[in-house]
Amino acid sequence: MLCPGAESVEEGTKITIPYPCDFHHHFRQGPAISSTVPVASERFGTALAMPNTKPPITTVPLALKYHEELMAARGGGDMDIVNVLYLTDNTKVETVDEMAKHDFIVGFKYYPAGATTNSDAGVTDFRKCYDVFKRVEELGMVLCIHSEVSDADIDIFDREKVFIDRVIKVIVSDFPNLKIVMEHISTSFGVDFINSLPPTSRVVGSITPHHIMYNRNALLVGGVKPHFYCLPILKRESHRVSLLSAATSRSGRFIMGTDSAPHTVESKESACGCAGVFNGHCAVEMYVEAFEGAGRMDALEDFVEAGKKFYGIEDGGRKMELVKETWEVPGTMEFGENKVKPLRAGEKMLWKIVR
Ligand SMILES: O=C1C[C@@H](C(=O)O)NC(=O)N1
Repeated sequence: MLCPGAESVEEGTKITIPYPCDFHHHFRQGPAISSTVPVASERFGTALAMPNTKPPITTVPLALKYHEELMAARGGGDMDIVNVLYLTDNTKVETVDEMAKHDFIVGFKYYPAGATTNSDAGVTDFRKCYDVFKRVEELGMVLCIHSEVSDADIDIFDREKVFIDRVIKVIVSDFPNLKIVMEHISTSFGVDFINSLPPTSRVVGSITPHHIMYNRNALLVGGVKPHFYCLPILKRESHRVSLLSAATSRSGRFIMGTDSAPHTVESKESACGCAGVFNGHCAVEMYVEAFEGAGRMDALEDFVEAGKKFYGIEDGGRKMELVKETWEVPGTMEFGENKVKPLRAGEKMLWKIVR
């Protein structure tokens, strides 16, 4: 898929990019991590592990245990893993101080209660967390936000816009120095909001490969395609275009976050299918393909670096080499004792990681 005027890069062309880091990854738990961690480790220098496990990672001891398990699951890989704690209405300020003693804990994940997978223990009213926000701001830690309301009367396609108007604007105004990631932004409203903030603002937006490559037709045209169902839900084409132009804008305000979110084949292909797209096996390659399609390969470096700068990740200038060469994504992949259907299953990828 090439934008008008964009030239396709020739087969066999090699490119070198700063080593990518994924600032939003669902590794899951138990036997599943022996599948998800090694796959991510082939692509990312650092990955930020999401805490919406069962039970959720709400305390420092739980984070220590989860971090240890994930690190052990790397096998021979050398990916670093950082964690966030799952924020609840009852999270204590003392927990923030305890978190700050561990370098691998970078902040909190704020799930509005009921917004997505395993978010029931999430936040019911953001004002209940003001003491915690204040301490996170003081300590320079990060608040990652699933930026959608979950109110039953709000249309699923409007959840992000309403969250911006009712929640994010208030938090940003009350905590102007708080480091915030609006995660997996999915609309031009998210892009415009972030771009509207002053240069002193410490708010960035993460963008997934699926939200810059697909619109809601992928999910709904020709029959329901459950493997494209994720939250935030894919939106109309104009939003996809806006996200792609944000990712390629070189503004430093948009960062890589794949939201790779595997579920078993059975739990996706169901009368009530789970939300989540598994892209951990091809996310970097998809970003490159999207940037190529937009004719903006020149902006890849800035996009990769923006997240590392925001999170303060130092990797000594490590690089990744990719080649324009096709390979086929398998129909299914191992997912612990189960199988997951990967994004682009059975399709050709256009870029391959060399090293
Ligand atoms: O925010 C999320 C959570 C994720 C999951 O399955 O954990 N799946 C999604 O589609 N969005």
